[in-house]
Amino acid sequence: MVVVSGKDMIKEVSTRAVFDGRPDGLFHLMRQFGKKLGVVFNDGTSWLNTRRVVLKYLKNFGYNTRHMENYISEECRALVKLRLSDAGKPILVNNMFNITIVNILFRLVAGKRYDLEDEKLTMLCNLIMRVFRATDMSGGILNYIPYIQYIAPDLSGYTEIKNIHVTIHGFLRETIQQHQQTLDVNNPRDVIDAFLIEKVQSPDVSFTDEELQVVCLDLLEAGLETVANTALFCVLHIVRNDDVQRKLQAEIDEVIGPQRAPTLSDRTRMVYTEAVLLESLRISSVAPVGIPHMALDDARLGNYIIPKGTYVLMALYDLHHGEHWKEPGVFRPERFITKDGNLMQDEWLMPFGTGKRRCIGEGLSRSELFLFVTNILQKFRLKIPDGDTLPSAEPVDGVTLTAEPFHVIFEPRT
Ligand code: HEM
Repeated sequence: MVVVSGKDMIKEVSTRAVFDGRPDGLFHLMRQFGKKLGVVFNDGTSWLNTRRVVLKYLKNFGYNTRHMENYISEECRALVKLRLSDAGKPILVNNMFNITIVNILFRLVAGKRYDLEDEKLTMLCNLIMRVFRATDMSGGILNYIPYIQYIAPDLSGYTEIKNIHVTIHGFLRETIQQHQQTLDVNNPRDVIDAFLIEKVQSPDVSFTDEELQVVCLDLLEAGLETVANTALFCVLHIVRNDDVQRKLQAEIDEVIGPQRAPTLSDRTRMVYTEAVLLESLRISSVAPVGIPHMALDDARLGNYIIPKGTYVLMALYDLHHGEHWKEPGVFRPERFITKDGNLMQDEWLMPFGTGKRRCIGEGLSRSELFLFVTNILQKFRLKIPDGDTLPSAEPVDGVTLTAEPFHVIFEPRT
């Protein structure tokens, strides 16, 4: 395994086809029937084809369009309503965005939404959160000593990760079967229907049931933890920095006002809010080493020969906390604002990766984060309960980074 650091090397690895592979270790493939399937842990022509088709179907059902904005706004209204119902009480915020995020994705993928306190979905989200804590992106001991699954299945985490994926796949299989039973080939309702119709109409080029299940799993796993943890860190830095909260609310009051629902078109006039989101993406770097790439052949990189089959991790957390940034540990949105008050993009910021394997969820994530923050801060002042210490900004390790548990009081703004 090689860890690549620095803007130039990370860009080079991300843009050379020879590094477009994905690892094939036990940890990475046990979630997908031991095979390279889907988008995230797949490569070659099968990956290219599946990625293209998934993006096409997502777009057909409203991805990155006004429909998607409507789904996010609807979920924000539900979230604000829930927080109004428990206003003034300390809320454990660590899982607060989970069902909201799944609902937005599942409107496109499976055409349905769940109540924000739905027990089955809460359990499912908790399982996904647990699997992301069980190891890290390298795949840990399960990848390097795979036969440990027979010697110490419990101690190595194998049993837990396997059982969790059995449950998640059971849920996805059930969702796909419900679609099969009600399928109308002339009226596709969502991404799952589109895949099933392709299967009926062109069986020779179609995707298998396992492939469809892994595509759903990819979207669920890649799209849930990352956004939920970035939103969580956003809340964390807002409650740790009262001046940030005051400036955000001043901008919301000026551009949106107290009543009108925030929209994505407000973004161009809300430079400070956009800067807070960029700073949250930088400082939290929830995908600290991206998703591992793999060398598909022997390749020269700088002064080194990287042998075929080597896993290549990108030191994104390091990139976002390195010398380029002044006082990298300080949450300072102003670093993304020019002297003239415009938003400044910085090429050292790459939370979604770059190149052909770049994240497909960047547009969705940025829209979600903007609407989460503006909807919540329009209606509430966020406070740490009396007697609680400030939550720590130190991340908790795993496949993604998260925060230690902490409580927040949502105080309605008058
Ligand atoms: C703040 C939120 C997010 C962050 C920070 C993030 C970050 C990343 C990163 C670093 C990669 C790896 C890029 C590489 O391999 O070079 C990635 C890939 C991916 N992301 Fe995201 N992501 C986020 C949200 C989402 C969402 C909402 C979705 C679902 C729609 C999603 C779906 C994917 C998929 C499918 C891939 C694999 C792409 C491929 O291998 O071709 N991500 N993401």
